[in-house]
Amino acid sequence: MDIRVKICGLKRPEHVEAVAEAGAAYAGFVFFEKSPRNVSLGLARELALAAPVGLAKVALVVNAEDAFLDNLLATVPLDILQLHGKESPERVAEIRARYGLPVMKAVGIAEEADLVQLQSYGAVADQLLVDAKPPKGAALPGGNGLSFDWRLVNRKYWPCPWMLAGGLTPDNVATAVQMTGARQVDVSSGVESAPGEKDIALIRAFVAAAKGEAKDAVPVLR
Ligand SMILES: O=C(O)c1ccccc1NCC(=O)[C@H](O)[C@H](O)COP(=O)(O)O
Repeated sequence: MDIRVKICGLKRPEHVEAVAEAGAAYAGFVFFEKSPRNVSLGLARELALAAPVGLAKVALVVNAEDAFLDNLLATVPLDILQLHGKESPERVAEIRARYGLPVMKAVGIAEEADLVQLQSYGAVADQLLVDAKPPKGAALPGGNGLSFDWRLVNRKYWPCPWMLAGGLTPDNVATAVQMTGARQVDVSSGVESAPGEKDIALIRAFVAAAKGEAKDAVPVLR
């Protein structure tokens, strides 16, 4: 089975190219000022224009208002909006209708009780990003390199396609796919040499491991 990979937090054209060459399906750009991965609208435009056809360009925003989104979408050619804040299901639906782009809603998971949100967001979003819940007081609402107990989402079904995220690395992604049945995975910290600094060798290793193409890959049982 082909696993679709998203590499998030790209800041350099050569990294966008490496993501496409490695066989990833999505490239993510972060618009959150406190993040070491934050990009300006101008840089994001350059990165998006450098992306080859077929690589979906995802904008990650946090509780963004219409004025920011209007400007973003007027400047950067994008394919998907990833909502990574406390947007309500109503706000998700509103953004989807206003901009006519597919919307992926991130939901933080730490325990079984958190799963219920996936039903309500799954009814209004095009995709769900099933991510680790950030620890209390964390500076970032995501991209913290922390995973959650993958057994919580083992073979679960929601009303729309979903992507597994949170603390994935080239070393653990094959196990995560096997344990959860995820068909899509997302990574940021796990392919960095330092916060916000992507590493091309790690990007290649991650995509190969996710797709079960790594040299020492363990066969995935389905
Ligand atoms: O990456 C950031 O800096 C960030 C800032 C604000 C909200 C979300 C952010 N990142 C989310 C992601 O990059 C991914 O979608 C996902 O959470 C995986 O992150 P990681 O655990 O670092 O692989």
